[in-house]
Amino acid sequence: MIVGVTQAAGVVLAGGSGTRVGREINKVYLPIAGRPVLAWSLEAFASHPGIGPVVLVTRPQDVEHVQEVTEGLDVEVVSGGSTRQGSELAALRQLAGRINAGEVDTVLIHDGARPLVSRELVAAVLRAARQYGGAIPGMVSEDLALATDEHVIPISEELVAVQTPQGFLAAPLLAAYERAAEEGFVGTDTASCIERFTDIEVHWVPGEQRNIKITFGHDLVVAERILESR
Ligand SMILES: Nc1ccn([C@@H]2O[C@H](COP(=O)(O)OP(=O)(O)OP(=O)(O)O)[C@@H](O)[C@H]2O)c(=O)n1
Ligand SMILES: C[C@](O)(CO)[C@H](O)COP(=O)(O)O
Repeated sequence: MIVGVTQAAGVVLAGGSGTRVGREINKVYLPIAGRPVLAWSLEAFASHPGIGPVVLVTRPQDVEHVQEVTEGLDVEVVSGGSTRQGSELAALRQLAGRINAGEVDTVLIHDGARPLVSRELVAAVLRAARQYGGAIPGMVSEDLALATDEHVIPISEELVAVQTPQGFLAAPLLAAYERAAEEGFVGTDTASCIERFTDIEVHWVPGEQRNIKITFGHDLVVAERILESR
């Protein structure tokens, strides 16, 4: 922490169980191109010139893997919650003192399961979050539609497939997450709490095709191919 300077903080989420990949260990510790998925995601933030403190959210049972991926990095490690939002709140509470002191002005929250995020996308989300109060990456997709239980409803508006990192001004983000905890509100991603508990109009910035999330086993193969083609 550089005393007297306001910085952005990075939160990298690895507190899930990776069930859908169906492997014996948490998906974020599986190797791609010789390194754990999480090592790639962490590096994007720990080495980024625009990011100060980095908080990694993990599961207690992953302690041995955590030591491997954080070796040599200046990363704060906290235990996550039973939901993604609970894990995000744990990280925000780790940063609360610095947020309330004005030392951390913006927080970017990233899925540890997205190992291919670029430094440029981190910088773009950081800029937009500071300019608008909140920003998330989105991939424009003409082939998305609204779906009810039985019907597909074509739409004229463009939909975007959201990605991470999702960035927000830190003080309203922390307040929104504490309100959500008090009221028992659980959203689908970080923007959910912001939309419900603040008047921030979240902007979107162009996402990246390469910024895939490791969700199923085949995503590991895709990510490896992308890394090999760089
Ligand atoms: N309680 C949780 C749940 C998810 N995550 C993190 O949020 C990111 C995106 O979530 P997802 O891809 O759904 O991961 P998992 O919940 O681990 O996957 P699954 O649903 O297949 O178990 C992941 O990096 C995951 O580690 C987290 O930190 N805490
Ligand atoms: C937050 C997220 O990564 C935005 O794309 C995504 O919603 C979380 O992953 P999940 O597979 O939907 O749980």
